[in-house]
Order: sequence, then C-alpha cells, then structure tokens
Amino acid sequence: MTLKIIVSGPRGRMGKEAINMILNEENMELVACIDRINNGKMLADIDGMPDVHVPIFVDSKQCFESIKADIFLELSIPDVAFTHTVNALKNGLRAVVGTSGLTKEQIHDLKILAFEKELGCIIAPNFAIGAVLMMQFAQKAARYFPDIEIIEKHHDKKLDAPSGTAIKTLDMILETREDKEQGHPNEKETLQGARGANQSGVHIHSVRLPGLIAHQEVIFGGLGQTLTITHDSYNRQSFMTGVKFALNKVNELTELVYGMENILD
Ligand SMILES: NC(=O)C1=CN([C@@H]2O[C@H](COP(=O)(O)OP(=O)(O)OC[C@H]3O[C@@H](n4cnc5c(N)ncnc54)[C@H](OP(=O)(O)O)[C@@H]3O)[C@@H](O)[C@H]2O)C=CC1
Ligand SMILES: O=C(O)C1=N[C@H](C(=O)O)C[C@H](O)C1
Repeated sequence: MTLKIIVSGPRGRMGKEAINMILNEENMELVACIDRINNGKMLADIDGMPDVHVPIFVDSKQCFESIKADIFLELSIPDVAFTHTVNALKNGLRAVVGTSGLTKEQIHDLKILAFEKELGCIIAPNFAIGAVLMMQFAQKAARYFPDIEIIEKHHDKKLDAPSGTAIKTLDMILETREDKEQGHPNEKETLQGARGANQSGVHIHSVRLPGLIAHQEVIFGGLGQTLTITHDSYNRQSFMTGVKFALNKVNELTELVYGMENILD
C-alpha cells in the first residue's frame, strides 16, 4: 500500500528533511503541503524545494477537503499545529505530530477526537531513538535518584520553552519518582528564573544558543554521586528514522499515542 502524505511546514528544517525522506521511500507519496505562504503554487515553483508537482495550501481545512490522503505530518509551529491536526482527523486522515508546544489540554482533546474517529495519531515529542532511550533511562534512574534537574539546549530559532522532550521526560519521571521538593527549603532567587521552571520539585532549564541543534542532560544527584544521562542530536537526519517509523506505524493505530516509547518494540 502506498501511503499518501500531506506535510505541514515544508520550507522548515524538519519539513525539508522529511520531504526528502518521503520522496525516497517506495511506499510513500507526497500529495500536498500546508504552508503559511505560497497558496496555489506547486512545490516545484518554490526556490530550494524539490522539483515535484505537489500543490501547496495555506488553509488546512481546504487542503484536507480537496486532496485525498492517508496521513498528515505536522512539522510547523505550535500556534497552528493543533488546528491543523484537528482538521486532519475530522477529515478522516491519521496524523503524526512532531511540532512541539502543544498544551496538555490540546493533547487531551486530540486523544478524544482520535478515539471518536477511530484514527491513529502519534504525537512524538522526539523522533530520535537515542532521545527516547534517554527518557526511558531517566525514568528508571528516577526511582533511585529523586533529586533531578533537566537541562535542555536548543538552537536559538526555537519558539517554545521548555522543549517537548523536556516536558515528556518530566512526565515519565513523575510516573516513577516519589514526590519531593529539591534544594534548600529556604532557597531564594536573587535573580528571577535562576532556578529554572519547577514542577513537582524537578527543575527544568532551557538554553537557547546559535550553534546548538537539540540536546538534553538529565542530572541525578545522590549521596556522594551524580548520574548524568545525555542525548545530542547533531542534525535533523537524527529524527528521520523515527519519522519514517511513525508514518508507517500510525496506519495500524486506531487511537492517539503520545511518545515514541509507546510504539517502539
Ligand atoms: N518531534 C521531534 O523529534 C522534532 C520536533 N521538532 C519540532 O518541529 C517543529 C518544526 O521545527 P523546525 O523545522 O526546526 O522549524 P522551522 O522554523 O525550520 O520550520 C517551521 C516552518 O513552519 C512554517 N510555518 C509557519 N506557519 C505555518 C503555517 N500556518 N502552516 C504551515 N507552515 C507554517 C514556517 O514558515 P516561516 O518560517 O515562513 O514562518 C517554517 O517554514 C518545531 O515545533 C520543532 O520543535 C523539531 C525537530 C525534531
Ligand atoms: O525545536 C527543535 O529543534 C526540537 N524540538 C523538539 C522538542 O521540543 O523537544 C524535539 C527536539 O528536541 C528538537
């Protein structure tokens, strides 16, 4: 079966990489793109894009209503990712969402919609297998080391903070870690934000710098020891094996899955 795919965010760093991957896969076909600009043009008309006759739509609803497709791949920006994905599911498409920054409420709403429509939807905070393992290792370590700080480091074009990966890491850690406040009970910030974000006592620090791609350290502190679990993505190809896996897998699903760890064997 050939999977007909619509990509949102085709001019972006992830979108470009994903389109190249899709065009090289025998069982995948790119049938349309959703972008912020270039409505009515073909991908081939856009500088730097592959020479393929694939239509571009600005309005996601119009795109899903007029193009026959199986899967929607969302790789644009947080502000539009939810609406795009709702429109995809309402029009009978399955969805793979890589865009970060969806709220817990939005994820919940998508879960209900996917369930009602009996359609697969994968929300992947991080497609890189190494990052998924890093989160799983961190979840295991949290059972023994409840004092934890997460440092996520990204390029300075990133719109959301903390990263989707850091939030998912925290969610997974909180499933196994005992509740506890960290640091000195009387600690005070003399510069606001110095201790980062704090949820259930776990602190998250977001670093944004040119030169970085996507990196995370989870640091565990114990008596006389620390444990650091680190993952680094040095380019966007690091995500593509996961994107390909999710596009193939979502077709077998009839509900929403949040996190690649729930679909990897
Ligand atoms: N899950 C994962 O493993 C990964 C997730 N990501 C996430 O994927 C998303 C994209 O990342 P990245 O490619 O680096 O970001 P980019 O900024 O490079 O790309 C985003 C693209 O979306 C476009 N865009 C803006 N508005 C719309 C719209 N309404 N419809 C369609 N496209 C639109 C932007 O256009 P313009 O620039 O003209 O505004 C831009 O081309 C981010 O949320 C990021 O966090 C990234 C890497 C891995
Ligand atoms: O914006 C990015 O680049 C990335 N976003 C995702 C996130 O928010 O965790 C995944 C990866 O870290 C790259």
